[in-house]
Formats: sequence, C-alpha cells, structure tokens
Amino acid sequence: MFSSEPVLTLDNADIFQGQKLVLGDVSFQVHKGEFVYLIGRTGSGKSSLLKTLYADLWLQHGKGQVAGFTLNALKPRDVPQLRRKIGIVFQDFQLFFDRSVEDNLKFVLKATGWKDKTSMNNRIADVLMQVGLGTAQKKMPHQLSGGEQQRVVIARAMLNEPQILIADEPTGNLDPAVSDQIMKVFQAINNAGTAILMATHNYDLLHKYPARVLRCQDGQVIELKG
Ligand SMILES: Nc1ncnc2c1ncn2[C@@H]1O[C@H](COP(=O)(O)OP(=O)(O)OP(=O)(O)O)[C@@H](O)[C@H]1O
Repeated sequence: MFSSEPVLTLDNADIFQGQKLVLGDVSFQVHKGEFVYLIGRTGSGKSSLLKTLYADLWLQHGKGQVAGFTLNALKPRDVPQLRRKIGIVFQDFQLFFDRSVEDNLKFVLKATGWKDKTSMNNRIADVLMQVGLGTAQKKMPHQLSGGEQQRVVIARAMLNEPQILIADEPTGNLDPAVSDQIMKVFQAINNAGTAILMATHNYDLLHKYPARVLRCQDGQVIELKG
C-alpha cells in the first residue's frame, strides 16, 4: 500500500481555460505510490485539470500542491523545476524523429542540468530497462512500433525520478494488446513507488487494471466509489 504522504493536493481549486470555468471547487489528494484514473466525457475538463497540475494553465483560484510546489504561488521561473519533479506523458509521442532513442533521452537530461556522461548513460540504460526497451538505445524512433515509441516517452518521463507521473490518454492511439503492454509498464513503475494520475477514455483498462477513479462531470471532479 501507499504511505499517507500526499504528492498532489487540490483544495477548492477552480480550473479555467481563459475566462471559462471548466471545473469548479476541485478538492482531492493523490498519495505517494497511488494509481488514479481520471475519466469523463470529451470536453469534461480532464486535460485542463492535468495541464493545471504541470502549470501549462495557471491555478488562479483555490490551492494546489504538486511534488512540493505550491501551484497557487508558482512563479514562471519555478515551472521547469516543477516539471522535473513530475513526469508527463501525452497521447502524441513528441519524440525527436531525427535523433536516436538515446539522444532523445540525453537531450532531456542535459536540459535538466545533468552533466556527467557516465551518470547520464547509466540513467538512460536504467529507464529503458524499466520500460522493457533495454536494447533500443541506438534505434531511431521510426524503427520502433507505436507502442515502443510510447514506452520511450514513458522512459523519458521517468528520467528525473518523478514523484508522480501524469499521463493524458497514453493509450489513445494504440490497439488493445499494445495498450496492455503500456499498462503493465505503468503498473511496474507504480509498484516501484511513483504515483500515477492517468486520464483515459479506455474503460476496458479500468476493468482490467482496477484502481481509484475520479470523474470529471458537470463541471466537477467526483470520486467514484469502488
Ligand atoms: N486552449 C483552449 N482554449 C479555450 N478553451 C479550451 C481550450 N482547450 C480546451 N478548452 C475547453 O475547455 C473544456 C475542457 O476541455 P478539455 O480538453 O480539458 O477536456 P477533456 O475532458 O480533456 O476532453 P478530451 O477527452 O476530448 O481530451 C472544453 O469545453 C474545451 O472546449
């Protein structure tokens, strides 16, 4: 089980897109090592909520804490540090297609302050192993399947050992067998202690890999009782 330490707390938070209130009075916590699904219809506010957590949208009303950062008091200069403490995985892979897997990962390490070559190589080997791609280091993204590319994206999100992984429709473009592989990778990461908050439309996954569920509905976030 997970410890009682929250890695994410929202307290009466209002989530806006521009002037539009998307979700009002949102309060919930995610604890260290927890796995939480975020569900809801198209346009219900899942992506807006996740964007607020990694400061792509500012939290203007209410309080929020993520990985030790206070969202409601965040300065633009804090954003890169915040994003180092959370791993972010999107539906679109966003890998550099003109660079090898290794160079894609090295780019992020260098951008986040890593300098020592051996440490970087070791960390890259570790995260690729973690997602079951131990031999893909020198490959170019186009030589990998969609599922493998998504696993590289997950490996990239794990580089700086985030306390929480935030995933927005990570299996959205993938067929069921490949989605299963991705879920197994998430489960392994989660079992090793990283909290995961995952927005999905894929209700099959909820049945197959049961966990806590939050639903965006009618401008609110509701806890579904299991
Ligand atoms: N960049 C934007 N500017 C203005 N409004 C936006 C923007 N992005 C989303 N919205 C609006 O905010 C609301 C919530 O959208 P959001 O993308 O968060 O929903 P979602 O639940 O993630 O949907 P989906 O499942 O389709 O990804 C919608 O009404 C949408 O039209």
